[in-house]
Amino acid sequence: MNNQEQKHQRRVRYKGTHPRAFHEKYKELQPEKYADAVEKVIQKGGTPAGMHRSICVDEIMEILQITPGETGLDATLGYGGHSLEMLKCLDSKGHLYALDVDPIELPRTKERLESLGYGPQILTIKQMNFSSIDQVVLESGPLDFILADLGVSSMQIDNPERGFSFKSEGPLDLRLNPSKGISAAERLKSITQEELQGMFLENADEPYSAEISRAIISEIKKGKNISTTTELQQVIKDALKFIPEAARSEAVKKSCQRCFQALRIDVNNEFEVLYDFLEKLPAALASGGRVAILTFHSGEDRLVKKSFKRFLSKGIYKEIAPEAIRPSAAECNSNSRARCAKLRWAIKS
Ligand SMILES: C[S@@+](CC[C@H](N)C(=O)[O-])C[C@H]1O[C@@H](n2cnc3c(N)ncnc32)[C@H](O)[C@@H]1O
Repeated sequence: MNNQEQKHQRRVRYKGTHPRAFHEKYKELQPEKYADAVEKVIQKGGTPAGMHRSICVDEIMEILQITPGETGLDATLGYGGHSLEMLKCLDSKGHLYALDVDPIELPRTKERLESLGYGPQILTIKQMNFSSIDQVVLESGPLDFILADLGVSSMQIDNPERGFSFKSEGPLDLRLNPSKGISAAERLKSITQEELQGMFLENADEPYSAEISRAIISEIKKGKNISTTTELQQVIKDALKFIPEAARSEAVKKSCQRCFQALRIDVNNEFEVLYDFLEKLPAALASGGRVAILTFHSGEDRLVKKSFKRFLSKGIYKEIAPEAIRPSAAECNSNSRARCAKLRWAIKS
């Protein structure tokens, strides 16, 4: 027996038959290998894990009227579904810039688009906040078309490690860029009850903002940790115990959705960056340039509507959407995440 053979061989740890982590759990996370599993999830009206189904694609392409040779911006790259449609319209002529703040999903999308043949000759991807659109224009020149599809992608929501959903256990983070700013758990430790109540009301119209904020601050004062998604969900559940049992579970679910949304808006400064973006849009657009913005809650839609109207009245935009466009009933049926979407557009004079 030689030395090599005598060495003790460590046994490979038994992993069990059941996948444990999110990335091991879903066949859809390897779409190339399991195309049939992906198709099955879509057929059932769901979104395959690790993917994002782009919303209002036809409506957006109709508004943007992209022609070969133009220069445009996808301000919220995500999974790259809208970008891909834009690149097809460019037909290898012109240029698309695409931004996202997410350092985790961005490289994956970049690689996917590159593997489809969309490299730096036609597509420039930057990890950047769209509130800095003026910096992009310094490089790109005036833009013929711009899209912003606000909020979060399905990949972000579905990944428990990001903490966007109370449906699975994970750290209460909620940052689009986890290396910037503070997590939602940290935010809760330093906020007053009045401020938290205001946040729930302003960012998500939460009807039980007083009860929930009181319960959260009381737990924190007692030295209890609210550092995971399910810990926050439990506090909300306890705060709403006064609701009659028949209606309670639905009410808790809705309040959880709203409170998580409110916290996400807060830790990512979503209203502030959207306001900056809207203010900088006219200077970023070429004359006759088109912009489309897809929003997912009333606070965002109000900001977009007000900004478009204001610049229309000043003659800076020559035309804006008379009212918000909603996804078709067919799209809402096949993709539940489309249900609260509203689309608005404007054309620069
Ligand atoms: C709804 S998803 C976009 C999906 C994309 N349109 C598609 O078809 O795959 C929104 C994306 O915008 C990004 N995002 C949100 N706020 C941003 C901001 N202020 N600047 C840049 N990216 C942002 C999020 O990280 C997320 O990836």
